[in-house]
Amino acid sequence: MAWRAALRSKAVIPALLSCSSHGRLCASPTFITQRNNSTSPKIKVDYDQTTGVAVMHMQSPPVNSLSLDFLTELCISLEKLEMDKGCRGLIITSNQPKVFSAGLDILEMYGKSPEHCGEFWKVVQEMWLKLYGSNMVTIAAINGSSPAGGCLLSLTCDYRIMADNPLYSIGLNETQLGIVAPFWFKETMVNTVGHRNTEVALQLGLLYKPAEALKIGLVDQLVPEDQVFSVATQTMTKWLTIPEHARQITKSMMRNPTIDKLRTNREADIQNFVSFITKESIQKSLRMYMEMLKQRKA
Ligand SMILES: CCCCCCCCCC/C=C\CC(=O)SCCNC(=O)CCNC(=O)[C@H](O)C(C)(C)COP(=O)(O)OP(=O)(O)OC[C@H]1O[C@@H](n2cnc3c(N)ncnc32)[C@H](O)[C@@H]1OP(=O)(O)O
Repeated sequence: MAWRAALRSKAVIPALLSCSSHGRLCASPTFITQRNNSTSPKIKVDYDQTTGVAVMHMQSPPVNSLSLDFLTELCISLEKLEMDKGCRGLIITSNQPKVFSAGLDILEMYGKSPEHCGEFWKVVQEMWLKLYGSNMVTIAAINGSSPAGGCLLSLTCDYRIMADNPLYSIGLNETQLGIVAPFWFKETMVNTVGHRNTEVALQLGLLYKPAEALKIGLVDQLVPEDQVFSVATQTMTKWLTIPEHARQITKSMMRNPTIDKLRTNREADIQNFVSFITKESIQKSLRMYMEMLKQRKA
């Protein structure tokens, strides 16, 4: 699609393209199935103009992994909603059974060129900047598991409602994959659950069951699975009664220090990511993790 190509071409970092230390290609995956790039929308947006509330349904089978295409679509949808002054609230939820989002698509980081990894990371940053800094009230209706980037996605929202199902888990489990949550993932978590909880959670790569997640404040409310969406809608109605301008300024005051840090360090953050993720040892960890996922299934 033309808009997708346009957004992607904007996302390429010229500095990265010319960086010779990143000039190597990662080893090609031999055992990992590359999924076909489906052209069907990965996100469905329902916008009710009478309430001013939009609902974003993530619908990228099997597990709503955050691929380059997915994130590009997400950013475009967000941009459109943000520009519509009538749109005051956004609920994010999943149309996939049992999974909110499996986090970043590992296949975008495994066996890919440094240029691709840079392009991918730029759109991950973009998603975070847009959502964490959104003027809208944002609510995550977490109706399934939400590891790593999926947890980050929900942490960018103003309020998290999770299905009370012990089969589900949520957390920043990056260290379990042999990778490191970057500073802005870490700070988003600190801003939500505090320094000590974050330190333990991140070092151990903890995935929390809903009850534990509620205890440390990683989610705000647990509800029966079939009520996640209705409670999110009721909560949105309450949040929208607060005077808009005052709420927005307060949100910016709380979040801008972290947002500004990434905004002023975007290039360096991309370079860090690319040089880290393309290391042979890190590629090996990602491969082993994907193998483990497949074995668990078998
Ligand atoms: C010095 C500092 C420098 C800073 C450098 C920065 C470093 C990078 C930071 C990166 C930050 C974030 C990373 C991530 O988000 S990585 C993703 C982590 N995600 C996970 O660990 C979740 C893995 N998935 C699961 O646990 C399960 O799939 C699930 C979500 C609980 C669902 O379980 P299920 O039983 O319903 O489904 P399952 O059979 O496991 O999966 C179905 C198929 O989907 C594939 N798959 C699952 N998750 C991913 C994924 N994240 N990316 C790509 N593919 C995924 C899985 O392999 C199955 O595939 P197939 O059907 O067998 O082909």
